Amino acid sequence: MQKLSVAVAVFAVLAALVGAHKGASDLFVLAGAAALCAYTTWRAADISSYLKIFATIFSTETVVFGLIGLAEAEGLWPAALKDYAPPQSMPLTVAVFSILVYAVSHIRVVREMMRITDFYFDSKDRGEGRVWPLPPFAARESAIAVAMVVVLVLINQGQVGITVRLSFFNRDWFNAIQEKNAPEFWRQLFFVFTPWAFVYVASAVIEFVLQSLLVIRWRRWLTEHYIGRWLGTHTHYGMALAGGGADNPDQRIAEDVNRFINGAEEGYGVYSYTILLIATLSSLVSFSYVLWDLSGNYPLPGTDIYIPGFLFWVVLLYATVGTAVTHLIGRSLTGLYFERQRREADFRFSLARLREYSEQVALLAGESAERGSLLQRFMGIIVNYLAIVQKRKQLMVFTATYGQISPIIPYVITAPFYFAGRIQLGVMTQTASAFGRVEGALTFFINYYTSLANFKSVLDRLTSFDGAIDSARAQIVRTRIVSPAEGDDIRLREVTLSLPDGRSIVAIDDLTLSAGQSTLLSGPSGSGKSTLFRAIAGVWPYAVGEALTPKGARVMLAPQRPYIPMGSLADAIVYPSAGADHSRAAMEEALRAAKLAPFISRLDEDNHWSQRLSGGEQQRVAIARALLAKPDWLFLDEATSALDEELEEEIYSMLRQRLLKTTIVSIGHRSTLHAFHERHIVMEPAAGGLFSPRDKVHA
Ligand SMILES: Nc1ncnc2c1ncn2[C@@H]1O[C@H](COP(=O)(O)OP(=O)(O)OP(=O)(O)O)[C@@H](O)[C@H]1O
Repeated sequence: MQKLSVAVAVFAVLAALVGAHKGASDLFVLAGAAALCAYTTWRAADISSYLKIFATIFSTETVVFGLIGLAEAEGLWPAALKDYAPPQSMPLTVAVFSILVYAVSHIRVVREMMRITDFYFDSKDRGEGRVWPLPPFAARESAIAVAMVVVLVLINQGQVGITVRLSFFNRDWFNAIQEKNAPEFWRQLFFVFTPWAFVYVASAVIEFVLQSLLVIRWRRWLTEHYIGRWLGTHTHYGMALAGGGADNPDQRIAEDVNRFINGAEEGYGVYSYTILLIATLSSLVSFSYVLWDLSGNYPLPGTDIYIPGFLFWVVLLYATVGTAVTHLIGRSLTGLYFERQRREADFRFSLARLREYSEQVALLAGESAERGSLLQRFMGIIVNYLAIVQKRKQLMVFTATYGQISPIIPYVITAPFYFAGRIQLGVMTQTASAFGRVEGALTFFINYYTSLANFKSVLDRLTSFDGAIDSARAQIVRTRIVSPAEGDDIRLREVTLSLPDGRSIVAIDDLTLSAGQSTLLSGPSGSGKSTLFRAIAGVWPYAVGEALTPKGARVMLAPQRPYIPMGSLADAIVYPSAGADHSRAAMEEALRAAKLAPFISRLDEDNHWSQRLSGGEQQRVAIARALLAKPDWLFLDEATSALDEELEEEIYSMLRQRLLKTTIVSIGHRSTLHAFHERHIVMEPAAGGLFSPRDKVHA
């Protein structure tokens, strides 16, 4: 950015020199704008990476178009290329854009937006790209993304140029028609219109493809980013425990990420808004010039005083008032849209949950209760919908009225001058059209208010999701009690376990679980046995103290209701490792040992196994998983509670025979389990309503 800034500064000096040489005041204006642009370009080294792309493009264009302009002013531009010189206003326009990019980077909502945008544009990951017909290449993903954005912006600007060129074609073509000049008519059609129209169509197709590829690359990256952050260090579990912070993470990852980048059916995303804003700004700047010039025709009513840019100030005031009123009426829309997303996601989730628990609901004949609660949730959607309709109705009354009045206003302002014979009809219509274009650009917020409110709610949802991830991670890191230590035993010292609401439930002074000594933990329901297991596994974030676990030891925890992932039975028994990590024979042997031999032939069957298998079968799938994983420590949290005593006995004997190097620690209530453990610990009430583990000696 620094080098570019120096180039812009040098150009500013050149423009001032040429301005002095030619006595051209507009070149002084350009020199001033370029000097400011040089300053903001220098400072832009610290702004968001995404905005930096635009600041770089516009500052570079300031120099390039500016030099062409200076060459023209000095008569150095070849006459043959006259038609191809950019409009005189171009360098100033792009300099203003570059300054504006720097200015908007300081607006709070833009900064929030850029924080999420820059996750991608700052990424250091490698990606693969391909530019036809060249072979694929590897580069930094962010570099590929930047290149795509640059090409897209240039294509976009090129299209504006073609539109302008075609408007000249239009003029010449109609002149040829009026003059009945047939050769010129055909020449214009075949040699001007046809090639430009072809280039336009080709560029539109390239733009569409490139834009779609950019959006899907960006979405893939951002989705991976959020999934990674959400799953990392058990954050998803910490967030679920903490509650409140961010509802429906699934929806934020699946929908909000997409909406943020590319909008949805009814709106725009960060990319489309950028392009839309550039187009709007182009029109604003170019027509502001026209309007400023036209203002020379309009003295203050009743006087001969001319205010420079009078019409421009009128339209600015008019648009500002309109925008302020729109915001005043519609500002609660953002909150309503935020709420809508939450309610829709809640409703969808309750339907998905019903599908998951359909057997339990059917057995309890809970359908009418479910219907009631589903409809109640849906009522929430309707209430929110009606509130949005109500707000949009009020907004519409204003924006539609504003839209109706706007085209009339410039005529009302210019009419007195026309009737007094001070201006001609042509000037009046030209003023009206320039006024309309500037006003249209300035009222960007009015025109897109609803869609912007929707976008802001998506931004808020992603920002709060990010915040919830950060605070859950901080909590996990702050309260991490487990640390690897030398030795083979697990040792807990001065550990207190609490609930998310801050209530303490378990206090442990000193507890050592010796390697090789199978241990049974029992005690009253709710005394914190499972919570103790969770703390040892390192996932319970509400703990203080110290838990030393043997360095490099593999710890596996089997809960009462095991997790069965979607997919095949093989996927379920090797989870969380990949199928390729275990041989087919080992899988079959594990099923046989877990008394699941009849399922060997169905290992590859994709099914809803969590709904197809009985509770006891699911617990045995977890046992088969442990057999394959061969952990150093196996914590069984009532992991055989659904088996009859005889089968439980067989499973425990088998585990002890096959997992010779594994230390088993179980939670269980059945007295028959004593026989399979060498040590028995009981959770007993202690001071302050807490529970503490004590050794129990059997006679
Ligand atoms: N996520 C949670 N949020 C709030 N309270 C919780 C949470 N998880 C557990 N608790 C509470 O912590 C206490 C201990 O729960 P825990 O599951 O550890 O008990 P337990 O001894 O294993 O019980 P059981 O023998 O019935 O399985 C209970 O009162 C429970 O309600």
